[in-house]
Amino acid sequence: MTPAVELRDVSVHFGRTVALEGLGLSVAAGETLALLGPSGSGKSTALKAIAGFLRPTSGRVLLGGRDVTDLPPNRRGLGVVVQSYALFPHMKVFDNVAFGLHARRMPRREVAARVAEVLDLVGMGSFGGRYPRQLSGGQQQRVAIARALAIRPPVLLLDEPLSALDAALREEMVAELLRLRAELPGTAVVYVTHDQGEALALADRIAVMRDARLVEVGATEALYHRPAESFTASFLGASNLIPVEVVDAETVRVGGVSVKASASGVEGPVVLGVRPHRVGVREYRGSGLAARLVAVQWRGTGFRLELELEPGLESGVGPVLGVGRRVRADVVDVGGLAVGALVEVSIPDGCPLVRVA
Ligand SMILES: Nc1ncnc2c1ncn2[C@@H]1O[C@H](COP(=O)(O)OP(=O)(O)OP(=O)(O)O)[C@@H](O)[C@H]1O
Repeated sequence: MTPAVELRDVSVHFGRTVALEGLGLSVAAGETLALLGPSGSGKSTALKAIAGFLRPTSGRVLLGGRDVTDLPPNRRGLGVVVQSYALFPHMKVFDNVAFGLHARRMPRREVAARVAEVLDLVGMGSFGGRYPRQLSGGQQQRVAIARALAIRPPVLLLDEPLSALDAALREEMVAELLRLRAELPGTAVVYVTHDQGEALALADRIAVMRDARLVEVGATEALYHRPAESFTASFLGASNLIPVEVVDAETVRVGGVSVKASASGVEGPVVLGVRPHRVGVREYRGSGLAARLVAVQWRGTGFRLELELEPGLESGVGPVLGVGRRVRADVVDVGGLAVGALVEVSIPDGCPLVRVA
């Protein structure tokens, strides 16, 4: 099937700044793709290239199979929602939502029906007569989404739509967006975020970005459980990246202790990606993987332990950010262990081997 959105080898340069380099991606109708990455990784630039707010230095943008690289935003027929709600402050909610419909010369009666429909869709049906300033941040963002949806766009672009909201409201809005998603089965959604929780909850597929490039793209669960790249493992799920000696396709040794790893088939130097909650810690009893307890942090639901594996770890990889002897463990109970104690660390079988990059 023709993808709803396709980026072909898109690069965006601002003078000497490379904001996006050689991005190739496609999004199917009905699919939610999250662009996930740290600040400055090029996510918004990619979204702006799709929306037409900027023209790629090279590469092409296609919507529904049509090359739109040279079309202005208003001729691409997309729904766009950005970080700050950007509603027109002097217009009531109704008029804000109706704006794009009037611009398309839709008859008044149809406009009224359409505005009512999309305001209902975002749970704001009774707010048409208010001004934006009379709404909470979450409500304003709902109106912004309704405005984007009013033209029934085949593609909805959302750029950090929840970042201006507080944590509790963000969570509520994620649930809201999931409900909305189910109401729009044919719409392709591109969701820019630096929040892995939002990406995991909302996306069918996640594209991980770093330094203007695509690191890896995959189905959400697969990417979470079996990332191929160390950057994905640490960004999506905060994995420890532990140096290992590879014995065979499924066995590695960590400081002399054998562990079964999930075979990834990745080539080149690899490390073991281990989530903090999967690391076991107990008092050292003379064998196993030894580590020193460096710090203990209480986090309400449990404890975050900072550990340093004892020297003697074999590592085939040079100094790489995030790879090393420091290991974080999330445990429910510290079991009387104090900072400075020598402990035994256990790593469960089945953690992924990831490529170091
Ligand atoms: N108009 C511009 N002129 C010059 N440099 C720009 C411009 N827009 C973006 N950049 C640069 O391009 C890079 C990518 O920016 P972009 O906004 O796409 O990142 P991002 O991943 O969306 O980050 P954030 O999460 O902070 O919004 C950054 O280094 C940024 O400084």
